Amino acid sequence: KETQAEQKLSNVVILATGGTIAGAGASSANSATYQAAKVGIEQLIAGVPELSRLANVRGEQVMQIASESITNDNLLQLGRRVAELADSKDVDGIVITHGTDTLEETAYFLNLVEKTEKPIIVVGSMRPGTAMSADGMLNLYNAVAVASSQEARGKGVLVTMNDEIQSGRDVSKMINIKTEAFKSPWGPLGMVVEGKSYWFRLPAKRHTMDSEFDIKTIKSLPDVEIAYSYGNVGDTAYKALAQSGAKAIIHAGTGNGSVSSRVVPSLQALRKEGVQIIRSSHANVGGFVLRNAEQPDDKYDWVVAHDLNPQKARILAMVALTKTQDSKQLQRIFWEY
Ligand SMILES: NC(=O)CC[C@H](N)C(=O)O
Repeated sequence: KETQAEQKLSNVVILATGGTIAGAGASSANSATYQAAKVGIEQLIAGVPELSRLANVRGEQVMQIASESITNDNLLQLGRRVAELADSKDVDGIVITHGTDTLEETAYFLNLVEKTEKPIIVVGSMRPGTAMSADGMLNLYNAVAVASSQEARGKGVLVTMNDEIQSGRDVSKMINIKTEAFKSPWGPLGMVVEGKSYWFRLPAKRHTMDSEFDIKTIKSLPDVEIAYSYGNVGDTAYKALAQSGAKAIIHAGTGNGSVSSRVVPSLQALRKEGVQIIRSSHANVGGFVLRNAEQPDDKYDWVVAHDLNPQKARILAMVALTKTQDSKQLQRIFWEY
């Protein structure tokens, strides 16, 4: 009987990369002071025995780092392993444990390049497992629950934090000290409660199976950098980034991706030299940059990132530039993904 029950369970692989969900502090009162990326995947799985009731779970330690240190090479390595597992007949779903600082970037990257309908869930925690009211156990339990469900298929890469199911495209870390840290300006897709998913909406943007990008054909990612805007900003950072070889610069602009009059001439010049200029917004709850509104993008041949925050715009620009150097194509891609 037990064997029959086991056979009915989905097979879920947990790829561990580090972060606070694998963190450890000196005492249970240390919710914010601790070391990330300390606990191995076997110990994480052993810490949530209830996982075995949801799925046949096995783990792989892909890396063990704090996510602020993730490189483009790390992204490619992770993306390739996810694709291999997704191609495997005996894998039904994939969970990635990840530091929360750049979790939204990795989730969006995978959402763009993984050609699969199988659920891919990225999950982290805001408190280490050693802390009182640690959130990692439940977040991981929820991630495995969603990864093993039929309903999560074909919905793109998802993030399960704080009982919510978020689209990996939309979600962003909004605060670094609450368990309610991950929000999307457009709301969560659903909830996961006691291991059951409740869905309310679907992603509208192209992803995974419907994406024109494929991790299997991406050899390397081009250099795309971000320059932050604020009162009294000058053009030093933009020029230095271009000088160091950036193929595109994400302008992390104020408001509607606005550009200071002190910076406009330099960005015009850089575009003429071949650097792509992509206007995004660092507005706190989410920007909404419109073409030709704050700046004449048609005239300057610039691109707008629309609702993508600067760090997500960097991910899409890198992926897009592996296929096209044409600014009109880039703009199409920024509207569609
Ligand atoms: N809550 C966290 O995961 C933050 C820990 C660390 N800075 C990281 O992103 O990996």
